Amino acid sequence: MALAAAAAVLAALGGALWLAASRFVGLRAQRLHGSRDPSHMHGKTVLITGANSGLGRATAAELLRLGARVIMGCRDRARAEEAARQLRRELLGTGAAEPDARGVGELVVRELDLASLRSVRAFCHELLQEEPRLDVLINNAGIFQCPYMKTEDGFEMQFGVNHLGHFLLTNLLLGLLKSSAPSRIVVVSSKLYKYGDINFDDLNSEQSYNKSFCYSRSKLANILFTRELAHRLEGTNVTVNVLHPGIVRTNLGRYIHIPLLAKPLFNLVSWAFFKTPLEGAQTSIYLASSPEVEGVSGKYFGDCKEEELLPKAMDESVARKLWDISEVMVGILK
Ligand SMILES: NC(=O)C1=CN([C@@H]2O[C@H](COP(=O)(O)OP(=O)(O)OC[C@H]3O[C@@H](n4cnc5c(N)ncnc54)[C@H](OP(=O)(O)O)[C@@H]3O)[C@@H](O)[C@H]2O)C=CC1
Ligand SMILES: CC1=C(/C=C/C(C)=C/C=C/C(C)=C/C=O)C(C)(C)CCC1
Repeated sequence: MALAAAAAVLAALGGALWLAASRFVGLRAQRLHGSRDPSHMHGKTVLITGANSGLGRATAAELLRLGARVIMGCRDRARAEEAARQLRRELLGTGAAEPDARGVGELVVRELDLASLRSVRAFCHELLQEEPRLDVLINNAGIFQCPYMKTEDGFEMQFGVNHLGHFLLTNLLLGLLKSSAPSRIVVVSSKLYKYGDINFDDLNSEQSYNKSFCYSRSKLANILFTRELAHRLEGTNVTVNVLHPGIVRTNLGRYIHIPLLAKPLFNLVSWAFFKTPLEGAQTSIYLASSPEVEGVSGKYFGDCKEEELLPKAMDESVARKLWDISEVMVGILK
């Protein structure tokens, strides 16, 4: 028994070391899609939710490098300002807020708590007053397998933040996206959608709560939302696509409990096996900026390529019903 455990640990360590070594000698296939044209996104305004951490932060850095005006929609102003300072320092070598002569764009921090419909409405109200255009909306923020919690409005947290908060946000910004067309909406989902179902009888998980199921359900909702919205946006020149980023080393696993002694091993394994945030952000960056996907809408992507969906993610009647119920839940329709 002890021998088997030791062998398993050694195998994991060996695998991790092999992968780590392969990173250095470039054996691992990495297809980074950042445009070489440094002013490719110049003049474009991009809103990224959850841009202070992980994939959102890496996406912001790259679009900023390509010249975009990047609005970071974040729930914690202090964390967001700190991330913005670091990004400016990395890209400009200075903490200054203004764009510079090298064509790097501009970063703006705005408060947005997707667990509060009041906050989403206030954020949109301000944005619509102050921003003349919005070229790209990236629904990126997310929460993963938290204990049972409710949003300010009484929704189960993962469904509330990952789906409903973004649902209201997108709906309130559609007018501006349409008037800025051609424009794009990018939705960050997950392959784990496969393990979810839209159980309309208990969307608040009051009868039972399973944190993995609720995460998967929220990510399935992201895909159904994208497909229904793509239908509704036909002929507007606003596209919407959804993606899974792969498994990425970010703060998303904050609610996963790892015993203190096992942490170094998990860190090593995640360092060797998981994508870096920049690798994981490639499909978001691609969908937000590549001319290759101009006019493409309602599709699901991974590693910058279109992928097939399970039938449950393509069920049009479930997508329509989810849309109608979400409208009522967020108070767009009474
Ligand atoms: N990492 C991975 O392996 C995978 C990630 N994804 C998806 O990628 C997306 C980005 O996650 P990732 O970068 O990994 O994780 P991080 O935890 O690093 O980033 C998540 C971001 O979402 C923000 N956020 C959480 N709750 C709220 C809220 N109520 N209002 C506003 N912002 C909020 C966080 O803010 P704060 O820092 O203040 O907590 C943070 O900025 C998520 O949608 C996730 O589901 C999908 C598949 C795999
Ligand atoms: C980085 C890291 C962790 C893992 C985070 C994980 C595993 C996140 C996975 C998210 C997925 C797969 C989401 C899919 O939608 C640990 C183990 C907590 C601790 C060591 C550092």
